[in-house]
Amino acid sequence: MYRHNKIRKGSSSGSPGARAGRRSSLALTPEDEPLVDVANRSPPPANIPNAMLYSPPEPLELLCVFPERASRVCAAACAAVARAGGEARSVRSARDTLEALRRDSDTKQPHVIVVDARQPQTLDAFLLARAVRGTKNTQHIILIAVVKKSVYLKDDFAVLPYLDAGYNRIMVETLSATAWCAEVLQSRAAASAARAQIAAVAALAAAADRCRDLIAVTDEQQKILLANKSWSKVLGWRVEEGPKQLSDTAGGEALRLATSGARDWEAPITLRRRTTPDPVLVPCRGAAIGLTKSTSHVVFVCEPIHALETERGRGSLHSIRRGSLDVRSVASDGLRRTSLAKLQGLPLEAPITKVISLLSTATEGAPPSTVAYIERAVDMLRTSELYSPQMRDDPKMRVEDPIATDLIGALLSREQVNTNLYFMQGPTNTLSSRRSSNDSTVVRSQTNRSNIKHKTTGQLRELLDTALSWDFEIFKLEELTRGRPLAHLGLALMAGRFDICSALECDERTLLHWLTIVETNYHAVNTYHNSTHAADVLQAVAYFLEKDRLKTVLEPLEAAAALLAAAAHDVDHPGTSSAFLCNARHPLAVLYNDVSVLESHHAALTFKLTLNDDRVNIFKNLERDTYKQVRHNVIDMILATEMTKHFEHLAKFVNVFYAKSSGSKEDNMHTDQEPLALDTTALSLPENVVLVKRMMIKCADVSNASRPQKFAFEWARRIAEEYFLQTDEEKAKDLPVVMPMFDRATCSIPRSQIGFIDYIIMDMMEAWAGFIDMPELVNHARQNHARWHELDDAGVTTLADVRRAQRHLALPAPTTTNPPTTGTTTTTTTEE
Ligand SMILES: Nc1ncnc2c1ncn2[C@@H]1O[C@@H]2COP(=O)(O)O[C@H]2[C@H]1O
Repeated sequence: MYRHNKIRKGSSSGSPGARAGRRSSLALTPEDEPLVDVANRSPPPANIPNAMLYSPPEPLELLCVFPERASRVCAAACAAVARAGGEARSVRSARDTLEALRRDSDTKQPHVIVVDARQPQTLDAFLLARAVRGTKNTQHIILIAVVKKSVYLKDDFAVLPYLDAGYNRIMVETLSATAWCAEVLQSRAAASAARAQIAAVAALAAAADRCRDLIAVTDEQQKILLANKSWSKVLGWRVEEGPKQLSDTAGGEALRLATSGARDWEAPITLRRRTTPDPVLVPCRGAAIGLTKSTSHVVFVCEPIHALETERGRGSLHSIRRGSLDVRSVASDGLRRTSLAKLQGLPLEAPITKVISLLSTATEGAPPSTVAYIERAVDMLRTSELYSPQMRDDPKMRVEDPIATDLIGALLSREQVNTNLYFMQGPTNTLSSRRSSNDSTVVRSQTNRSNIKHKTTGQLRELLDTALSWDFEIFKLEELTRGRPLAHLGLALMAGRFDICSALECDERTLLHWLTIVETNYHAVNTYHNSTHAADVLQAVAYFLEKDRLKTVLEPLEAAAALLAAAAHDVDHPGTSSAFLCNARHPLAVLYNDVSVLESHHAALTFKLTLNDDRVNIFKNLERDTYKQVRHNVIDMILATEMTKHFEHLAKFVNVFYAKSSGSKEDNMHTDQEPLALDTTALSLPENVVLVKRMMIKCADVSNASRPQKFAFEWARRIAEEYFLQTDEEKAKDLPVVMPMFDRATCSIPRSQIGFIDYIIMDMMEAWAGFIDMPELVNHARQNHARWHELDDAGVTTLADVRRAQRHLALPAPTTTNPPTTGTTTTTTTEE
């Protein structure tokens, strides 16, 4: 019966007579039932138990800030603290005070800071108070300003500027230990109470963050002061955007009631999400909170949207409500009574299921030809491999060139060539037969030494000054650093330009150790996947991070994670592909079940190397949650470099950030179909920022094809050489040949590059270039494409031909062998 379908029946708390039973203006049920339940109650519904606001007394910690070395007032204050069983420290400047707060941030934070405000010429007490209040976690510290009696008695309002600056109390200078003892004890009590209250609020905010309900707390003017994670995630509200009016994202009866003077209500609320134009109507419970008669905070608790949406289409608020209740029951007893029948009955629905159901509805009454199309589309949507690439049916789009087919197939396919099973012979504890002496995964001893110094010659310094240009001379860096470019470039960019040491709270020495150990674990014998490639990808990521779009979207820690991921993304790469390792039944392929073998190894080894040794551990000072977040970011970005997922990442990025438009092609991504217009509104959702980070490292990883020609050519030569070596090895070991066309005797390098640019580079760089506003990415790719075509027409095929062609470019003669690899770094010196 609809009669019983109010969002909430009589509230369990509060006297029945207090209910206002307001009629809703919403008419969502046939009988136009009132959907609103209001209670005008006092006191407010939330009571915080006293135990939560209580914190046991701790020994008093006092910090005195007195510029004068032997201040008698300071001595009196310290003596009083000693008598009260506490501990006092003194510093002489504002700088030392802030340093002490930063250093002691968690452990020995003072309860009370006493500041000598009598000598403005030596200590600006107002500035210091503001700086203390601007420091994290200092709200509970009691600040006392010591003033001269004459200042105190100047006028009735003499204390106001001190209070405005952040002081809690003003004290007239005194040498009386008794007066000081009373003052510090009172202050400690106030500080403990404040600390307990702030901790209680933090605990409640953490609890709210773990709720599936969407929770927002506003002030009386409905400015959002706090929103839990579900709210932010679903509605696209980011704390960093600053306070927002609730009415920007919500409307409906709940908002009206919030301003009507009701203390407690239940009513529908309309929520607008950034990603979808349609508002969604959900049940909401609200309460006005205030310790006195006036309201200080208003709380809105809305039921989770995802469970409601599916029912919404059926048009009744009743069904919305039922859906959400089901989710609760699933959460509470679903695990106890799991059965197939129950699973099928779950009211959970993925977006794809909704899409299929919408399409199926669209077939009703549609002409047979449309029905046939829709059914084909639905069949495709039903597979779980939505983003697995398939060569297009369109003959125009078919990859005609066998070399390109080989390359693209090998890069994108998740299948290994498995026709000719190979049994590993001999010991299997190394990554590849082409390993150098320095490529074991063990932490090198030279990095365990202390006092590592970083030497840069004048030439090297000059080169590193250009580290943020797109035509950065990466091969020159390789030469000047004798094959150790990563540590030098890493330090210059990570510490010098991006100051990631601040974000990670580590020192430069640890960062240098980290870079060194990561670089040592790249294989210098690889022609392509060595530390020069890592440095190149790092340089590209750094370049991208300087773009305005990314500066505004990414937090410093995210930028730091991106730089670290770039530096480590191919660590310990064996110079052969994952498919090779699978075919060879390599231990890593066994370990990772043939799935994302190399990328999983790069990510896992990055953390193994980092955590193994405190001197390398750039994360050691991070809080547990921050570390988890950085770790997650680094792993996600490294895994995103896997080429078998290329189209998945690209398609998601384009779907989210490019909307079909009928407008002009200008400023759009250029395709030969309908223009796609950049739409960055989706950036407000954290899950979409993840797509940006993945795309950033992916583009950096293959950016060599979008670099100026002389660099692109050298990289093409290097990757071809590595492919050829893999083919040689496969043949020598009677393994299946993953890319048979990549045979040094027959392969056309220009054609492989044309295929690579056509099928991998162009679409991706267009999407990324539009997003970060960097047209040169596309321009260089086009110019390189044209040049490879010219060379192909001129009959250039082999490495030797390419080398000859390269001589016309201003590039240092290509290295035929690799830089020396000794296992020790030549660009760092170690001192015992
Ligand atoms: N210029 C290029 N030509 C052909 N393949 C490339 C080129 N640059 C990168 N790749 C491939 O793209 C892959 C990206 O991921 P990996 O670094 O694991 O391995 C890379 C190479 O296999």
